[in-house]
Amino acid sequence: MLNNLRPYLGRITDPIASRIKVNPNYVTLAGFIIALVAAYTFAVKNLFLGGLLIALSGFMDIIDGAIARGNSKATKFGGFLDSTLDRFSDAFILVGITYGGFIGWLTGMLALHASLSVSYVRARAEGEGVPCSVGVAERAERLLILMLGAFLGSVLGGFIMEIAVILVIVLGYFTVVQRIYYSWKMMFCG
Ligand SMILES: CC(C)CCC[C@@H](C)CCC[C@@H](C)CCC[C@@H](C)CCOC[C@@H](COP(=O)(O)OP(=O)(O)OC[C@H]1O[C@@H](n2ccc(N)nc2=O)[C@H](O)[C@@H]1O)OCC[C@H](C)CCC[C@H](C)CCC[C@H](C)CCCC(C)C
Ligand SMILES: O=P([O-])([O-])O[C@@H]1[C@@H](O)[C@H](O)[C@@H](O)[C@H](O)[C@@H]1O
Ligand SMILES: [Mg+2]
Ligand SMILES: [Mg+2]
Repeated sequence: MLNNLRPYLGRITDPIASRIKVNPNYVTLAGFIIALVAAYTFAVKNLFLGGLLIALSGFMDIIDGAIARGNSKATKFGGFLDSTLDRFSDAFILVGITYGGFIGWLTGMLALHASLSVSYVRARAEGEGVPCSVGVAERAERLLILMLGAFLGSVLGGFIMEIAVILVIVLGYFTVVQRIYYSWKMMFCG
């Protein structure tokens, strides 16, 4: 859903990013490292800082592509690295939230499965030549839900974090169904 904002966001990021002369792969790597720190922060039960670090990691995920495109340095490997490290970031953030005791192991496992399945279905569809950036809980939405859950949870209590993760599970599996249906339509109906 939020992917529809890309053209508008690009008008903000692209002029800035084209002035940033750094290898975009390093920015992608930095975003992953920040996500690891976010996971640790959740593990030691600091929700607010964890939410901030999700935002910073997400910001890195926004600007890495902008820097690549703005400096004509977009590469296949960069796109591969971006997508791959996103999976690791998503997973470790959920591991940190689980380890921190904000959710039970089953909730954590279901959130992990739902999140990774959304991305897998898209990647598998793309392998068959079907672009599949559809659904209500793409990565941006999932991260934003966890970020908001962390900020609100730091004020109202850790139970808010569990509500946010359950929302990621429900919307994540719904997005999987959306993407499977969309892929089926595109593969059979063209
Ligand atoms: C005080 C600090 C600790 C915290 C402060 C942090 C703040 C500065 C952050 C504020 C922004 C934050 C709220 C944003 C969080 C949103 C985040 C959770 C969403 C992340 O979604 C991911 C995003 C990018 O997706 P992709 O990775 O798929 O896209 P690209 O990277 O652009 O393209 C990939 C493509 O590029 C090439 N490539 C990539 C990497 C590489 N190494 N080499 C490459 O070649 C290759 O071709 C790849 O295929 O998804 C975007 C979806 C949507 C538009 C996100 C919008 C969410 C949000 C509501 C918008 C917030 C706007 C924000 C307030 C303004 C940001 C400021 C601006 C300067 C960035
Ligand atoms: O939205 P989602 O499908 O779960 O996850 C997305 C991946 O499918 C895509 O390959 C990548 O470029 C995006 O940055 C995001 O990680
Ligand atoms: Mg990116
Ligand atoms: Mg990404």
